[in-house]
Parts: sequence; C-alpha cells; structure tokens
Amino acid sequence: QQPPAGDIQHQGQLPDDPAGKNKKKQPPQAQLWPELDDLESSSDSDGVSNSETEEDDDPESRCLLLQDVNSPLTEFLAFKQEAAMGRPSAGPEESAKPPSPLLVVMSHLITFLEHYSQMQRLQGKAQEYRNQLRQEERRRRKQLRTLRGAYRQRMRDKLSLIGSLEIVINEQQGMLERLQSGAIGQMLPVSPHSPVGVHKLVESISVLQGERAQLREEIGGLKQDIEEKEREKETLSCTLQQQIEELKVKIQQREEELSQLRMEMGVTDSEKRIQNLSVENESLKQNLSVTQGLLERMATVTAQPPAHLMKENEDLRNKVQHLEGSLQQKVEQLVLTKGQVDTMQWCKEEEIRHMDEKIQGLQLSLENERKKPPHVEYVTKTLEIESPTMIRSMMEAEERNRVLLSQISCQGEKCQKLEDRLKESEDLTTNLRVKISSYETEIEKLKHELMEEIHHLESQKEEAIKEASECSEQHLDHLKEQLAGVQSRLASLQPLLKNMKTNYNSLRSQVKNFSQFYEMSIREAKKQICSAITDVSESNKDLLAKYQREVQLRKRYHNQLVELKGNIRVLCRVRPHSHNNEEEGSLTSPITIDMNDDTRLSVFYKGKEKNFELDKVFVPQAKQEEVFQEIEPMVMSCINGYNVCIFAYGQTGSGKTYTMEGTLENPGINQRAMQALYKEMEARKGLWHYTVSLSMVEIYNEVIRDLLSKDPQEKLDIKLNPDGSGQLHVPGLTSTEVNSFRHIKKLLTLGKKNRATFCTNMNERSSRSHALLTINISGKDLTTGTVTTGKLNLVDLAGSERVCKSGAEGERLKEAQNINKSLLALGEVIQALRAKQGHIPFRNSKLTYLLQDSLGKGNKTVMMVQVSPSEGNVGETVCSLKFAQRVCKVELGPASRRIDPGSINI
Ligand SMILES: Nc1ncnc2c1ncn2[C@@H]1O[C@H](COP(=O)(O)OP(=O)(O)OP(=O)(O)O)[C@@H](O)[C@H]1O
Repeated sequence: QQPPAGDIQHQGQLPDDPAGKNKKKQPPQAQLWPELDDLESSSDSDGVSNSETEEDDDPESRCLLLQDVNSPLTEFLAFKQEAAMGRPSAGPEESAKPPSPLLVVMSHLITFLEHYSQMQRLQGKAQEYRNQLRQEERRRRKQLRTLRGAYRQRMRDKLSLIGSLEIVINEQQGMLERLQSGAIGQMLPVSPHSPVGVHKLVESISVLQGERAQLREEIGGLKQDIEEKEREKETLSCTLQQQIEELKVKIQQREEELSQLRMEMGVTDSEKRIQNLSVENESLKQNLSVTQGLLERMATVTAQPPAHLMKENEDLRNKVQHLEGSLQQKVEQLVLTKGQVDTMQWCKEEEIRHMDEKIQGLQLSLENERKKPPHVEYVTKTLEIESPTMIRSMMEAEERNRVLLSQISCQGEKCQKLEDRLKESEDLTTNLRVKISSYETEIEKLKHELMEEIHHLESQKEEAIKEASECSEQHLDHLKEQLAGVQSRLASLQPLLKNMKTNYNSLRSQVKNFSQFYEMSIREAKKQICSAITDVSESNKDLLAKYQREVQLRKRYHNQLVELKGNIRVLCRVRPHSHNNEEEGSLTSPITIDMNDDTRLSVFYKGKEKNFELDKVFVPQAKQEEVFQEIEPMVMSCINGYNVCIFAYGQTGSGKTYTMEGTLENPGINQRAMQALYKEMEARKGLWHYTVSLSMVEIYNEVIRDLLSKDPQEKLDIKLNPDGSGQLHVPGLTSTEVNSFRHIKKLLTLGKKNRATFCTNMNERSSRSHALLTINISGKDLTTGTVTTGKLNLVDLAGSERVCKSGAEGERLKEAQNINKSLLALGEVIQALRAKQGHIPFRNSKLTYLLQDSLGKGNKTVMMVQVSPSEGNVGETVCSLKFAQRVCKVELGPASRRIDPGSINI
C-alpha cells in the first residue's frame, strides 16, 4: 500500500551517496519510509511465500517497481524536499523573508501525510498482530483437534474396555446362572472348568487393571498437557489482550493526533496564512497605498483553496474514522467469539472432568472387584469343601453379581448418557467450528473491504493532492502574475512618486513663501484698510458735522417757526414695559411708532388703528438726556425773558414723575433744566447778572400747599399782584433765591419730601397731586442794563385715569374727582385757546389759574404726554393722545419777551 515511499526514499538520496549516508539531512518523511518498508515486508511475510519476499527485498526490482508508480504525492513530496534543500542555499535576504503561503500549505499537507502514513503503519502493525493472533488460533485449533482425537481414542478405549467388561460380566452371569440352575451332580463336572473361568476372570480383571493404570497415566499426562495448554492459552490471551489494549491506546493517540492535525489544518494554517498575507499587505501598503485593493483581492483568492482542501481532508478523515470504527467492531466481535470458544472449551473440559471422575469411580469399583478375587477364591474353595456354605455364598455372590449387574447397567446408562453428551459436545464443536469459519470469512471479507476502502481512500487522497497541487500551481501562477502586475505598477508609479515628491517640495517651499507673502499682504491690507478707515472717518466726521449743522439749522428754523406760530409743542413719550407684567398683561403693545417719522404713532384700539401726529414721539428706549435735548432751547429761552411752561400729562404710572423728576442716577427735566440754566448763566457771567428764585407748590384736592414752606399743610391762595401789574400772586409762597445748582438740588429734595404721596391700585408710588416747580430768572445785562424776567414752570400733573378704573372710594374718590376737575379745566383752557376765544377759563381750577401766565398768549408751552405701552391701558393711552392732538393745534401766538430796557441805552 506504500509504493510512493520507496520512490521518495530513492529520490531523497543524493546520486553520489547511494548508501544513504546523508539520511540525517533528509526530511523526516524520508526517514519514515524504511520503517514502512519493514512493516510492509513483515506484514506480507504471512501471506506471501519466501521467494516473493526475496523478490521484494531486491532493491533493483523494487526501484523498477516504484518508478512505475509516479503519483502526484511523490511529485508533491519531491517538490517539498527540493524546496527544503534549496532553501539554505538562498541568500540572507531571502532567508529573512517570511515563507511563501504555498510552501506553508505544502509543509502542513506533508505533516498531515506523515501522520497519515504513521497511522497506516500502526494499522499494519495491527494487521501483524491480527495475523499472529490468527496463527495462534490455528495452533490452538490444531491442539484442540489432537486433544479431541486423544479424547475420542480414550473414549473408544473406554468403550472397548466396557465392552470387554460386559463380556466378562456376561460370562460370569452365564456361569452363575449355570451354577444356580445346575444340580449338585452337575456341579462336579463343572468344577474342573470353574477354576479356568475364575482364572480367566482374574486375568481379565488384571488386564483391566493394567489398562486402567495405563489409562490413568495417560489421563494424568493429558491433564498435565491440558493444564500446560491452559496456562499457555492464558498467557497468550493475556499478551494478546495487552497487545490489543496497547493497540487501542495507540489508535486513540493517533486519533487525538489526527484531531489536533485537523485543528491545525483548520485554524492555525489559515491564521498563519492570513498573518503572512497581512504582512505582505503591510509591506505593499508601505510601498504604495494604490496596490492595497489588488492585495486584498489576492487575499480573497488565496482564501479559497484551503477550504476545498480542508473539505476533502475532512471527508478522508471521516472515512478513515468510519473504517477504524468498523475495524474496532470486528475486533470486538472477534474477542466475543474468542470468549464463546473459551466458554465452550471450558464446558468441554468440565465434561471431561466429569468423565474422569466417573472413570475414577469405575476404577474404584474395579479395584473393589479386584479386591474380591481372594474372596471368590475362598468362596470357590469353600464351595469345593462345603457345598451348603458354597451354595449360600454362591447365592450371596449371585446377589452381589446382581447388584454389580445393576451397577453395570447403571454404568452403561451413564456411559450412554456420556456418549450422548459427547455427541452433543461434538455437535456443539462442529457448530462452533462453523461459526468460527463464518466469522473468519466475515473477517476476511471485512479485511478485504477495509483494504478496498483504504485503497479507495489512497486514490482519493492522491487525487486530492493532485488537485491541490494543480490548484496551488494555478494559484502560484496567478499570484506570480499579480506580483508581476504589482511590480510593474510599482515601477510605473515610482517616477510618479518622484514627481509628486518634487511637487510636494516645491509646494512646501511655496507654502513657506506664501506664509511670508501672506503676512506681508495682510500687513499691507491692514495699512490700506486703516488709511481707508481714517479717510472714511474723516469724511464721516465732515458729514457728521454737516449733518449736525443741518440739524441745528433745522431745529433753529423749527423753533423759529414754532415761536412765530406760538404753538404749544406737544411731545409724546412711551414708557417701556414695566416688570409688573401681571398688571399690564402681555408684553405686546398696541402702540406702533413710525421709525422713519418721529412725529407719528398709531394705537390699535377696538379693532382699529388710530394714528396720531405730534411734534415728537420718543420711543420707550429714549433716554432722559434725549428728552431734555428736545426741550432744552425752550428751557433756555426763559433766561432771555420768556415764560415757559413744561407740563407732563398722562395716566397714573405712565412715567410723568420719571420724566420730570427722574431718579438719583438718571435725573429728569427739572434737574437738567436747572443745570443747563446755571451753565448758561455761568457762561454769561460778566455780561449778565442773574437772580434765580425757586418755589414749589402742590395742588392737592384743589388746595395749594407750599412744598418749601416750614408748614407744608398751610393752604395758599392765588391772588392778583397788588402792584397792579395784573400778574398773579400767591401770598405766603416761599420763593427761595438760589445761588448754586447744589442749593437747587437741596430744595428739590425738600419739596419732593413734602409732596403728598399715596398708594393706589394703579401705582404703588402714585402722586395724587399736581406738583409745580417755578423758577423765576431775572437777568440784567451788565452792559446795557436791560432787565429780563423769565419764568419756567415745570409741572408734574396728577394721573389722568378714570375714576371707575382706579377703584377709588371715599377720600381717594374725592382726590380723583378733583384731579379730573383740574384736568378738565386744563382741557377747557386748551380748547378755548385753540378756538382763540375771548375768554379763557383759567379760573376753573387752581391748576389752570396758577399756570395762567404760562399757558396764555405770548408764552412758550411744552406738553409732555406720557403713555403706557401695555394693552390694558390702551383706552387711557388713546384718551391722552387725543387730548395731546388737540393741544397740538393750539396757537398761543408769538412768544413775547419780558424785557425792561434799562437805564443804560445802547
Ligand atoms: N422712560 C422710563 N424709563 C424707565 N422707567 C420708567 C420710565 N417711565 C416711567 N418709568 C417707571 O414707571 C413707574 C411709574 O412712573 P411714574 O411714577 O413716573 O408715573 P407717574 O405717571 O408719575 O404716576 P403718578 O401719576 O401716579 O404720579 C416708575 O417706577 C418709573 O420709574
């Protein structure tokens, strides 16, 4: 079964070393074949004649025989051997490289084949042991046959002995009968014959005894032989059992090795191959990333063959396992059959033992018989002497003979039974033989099948190896092609890489230069931008100056126009949303301010949009400063002898006090006006001399109270000046002359303190009274002596909300009614002024009466309408704006300067 082995061995030897001196250098598979050859020769020695064995041992004929069988396996192994031999001759660079995946696969295949051949060698050894077992079986069968022959011979001897004994017994019986039936007379003639019969009997008994002794000796010898055979059989069976156990262990080990190999072939091989491929991939990646895709394809292609080989290997392994299993079954059957044969032998031996025991019994009975002759002799002698005694003794002898006969018949029956048993055992033996022969034929058949299967597997293995080698070659070619392609691509890409490198270097230098260039250009651009910005800012400054000049001009013209017309200037300020959203509802406002025209605003009220046009509308974000700037010229005009009245109008909480008084951080019109006036007076110092006096009153429930008085509860009244100038006069009113802005601030704080404030539902700090700050400025032109008297009324009116909405009751209701009355009176005065009526009802309320000289003809009046941005106050907002709209149309005529030409005339 191992023809390629010799071929390999011959191929593995060097031509100048035919004796195989270089065996140590050969790979392990080359050293394996001599062992297999030995095994082959030993296994064949059983079935093949000596001449055939001699022929096989002949190296020339063997070489010829092996050279004919040039299987793919031999080619494959030769290739591997060549590769193994050629490897050391390779250069150091090549040896450093990792082995090719194909070589790794081949080496693994060869290791697998080595293990497979080792397994076959073990199978051969098993076959050898089987042959030895068969030989032993044959020898045992031969011994059994001889034993059976001896046994049969002994049985025949025994039967013949029994037959002769029967003859003797019959003769004795006949004699006894004759003795019994014969008369005394006849006894005498018989008597001469009697000693002859007795002698014969004695002789036959002695012969029988001799034969018995001989038989005993033979039986003893046979027993010893049987015991020896038994011992031999036991030792042989023990050794065979041990050998079988060893074989089983070896087969188990081989199976484990085979499973390990399978695992190695299945997992380690592929892993190693993957590692190798990944190493190759990595090296190629480092060289050029473009070839990565190609290498991955290589990896996928290389992953196909092992799967095919592995499947075939798996099939082969399964078949081998199947055959091993069937072999194991056969061995077990053989062991079972041996056990059966042993039990049958044991049965036979038991029978033989019984027979021997019976024979011993017979011998004992024969000895007893032998002991009898003296008694018979005595009996015959006494018969001769004493006939009655003889007769008696004869009778007794007859009796004994009868007993003996019965015993003999029993013995005959027993013999018959033994014969039957012997026949049965013979039948059993023949059956067993038949069974053994059938088992032998079956074993032969199985062996044949096994050999066929092995042969078939061998052929399959060869085919698989052939296919694998073909596939490997194809794959190798493919890989070579791919490698060539990759190399060519690499060669073509190298100049490209060089170009790219040069490009990269040039780009790098460009980038370096670019950064410098970039910095320079940025600096340049910055310079340009800075110069442009300075140009623009300068031009802007010019433009701004022009614009401001234009604005100033426009304002001057407007003021001139207003002055010429004498209109009450109406300004509107929209308060920003307060933090108290609960009071105001949502943050959405019904007021919309036209951002392109600061004189217009619209209020969305009762589903309609109401538009209002005033002199100026301040957005909620407007600062105190902006508001003051708008009225500053009017305020400053009082320094030139004009009466100016600025009053804040609007519902409670709309921001009147904020606009007029302001806060500490953000002062309102009052403080700013004082500051501006003092600044101007300071500027005119040396040219003009001014005297400033300040008074503060509160009109609460139509009662005038002096806020700067030591007794603020004192009620004041308005009277005509007794000097006959027709001017109004409030007797008892404190008019404090002030000399500095700090002094004014102190007085303002005092007045604020004295002002009555009450809390209502609408505003937590609601002033329920009208506050009037009056500044009288008297200036004297130091050059001309001209005296001017101007008056500035700064009025913070009480809230204009409706009574019902404020929820006022009792005292509060009275307050609200009075407030409404004074505001109504203000409205009537405005209406009368607007209608240019002859009578203006100033005296309808204390407020209008007090403001008479400021609201009338020739005065400058500014109305600051404060509105709330909230949706909830939209009604009041509309009312306030309607009132403001009416006020807007009032023409007071050109303002008249109160100037008194001095004594010095220019
Ligand atoms: N333009 C504004 N900017 C910031 N806060 C404002 C503005 N206007 C008004 N307020 C604030 O709104 C609240 C109510 O304002 P203010 O007291 O001036 O209303 P009022 O009309 O004088 O009320 P009353 O008639 O009850 O005296 C105050 O807390 C004030 O600070």
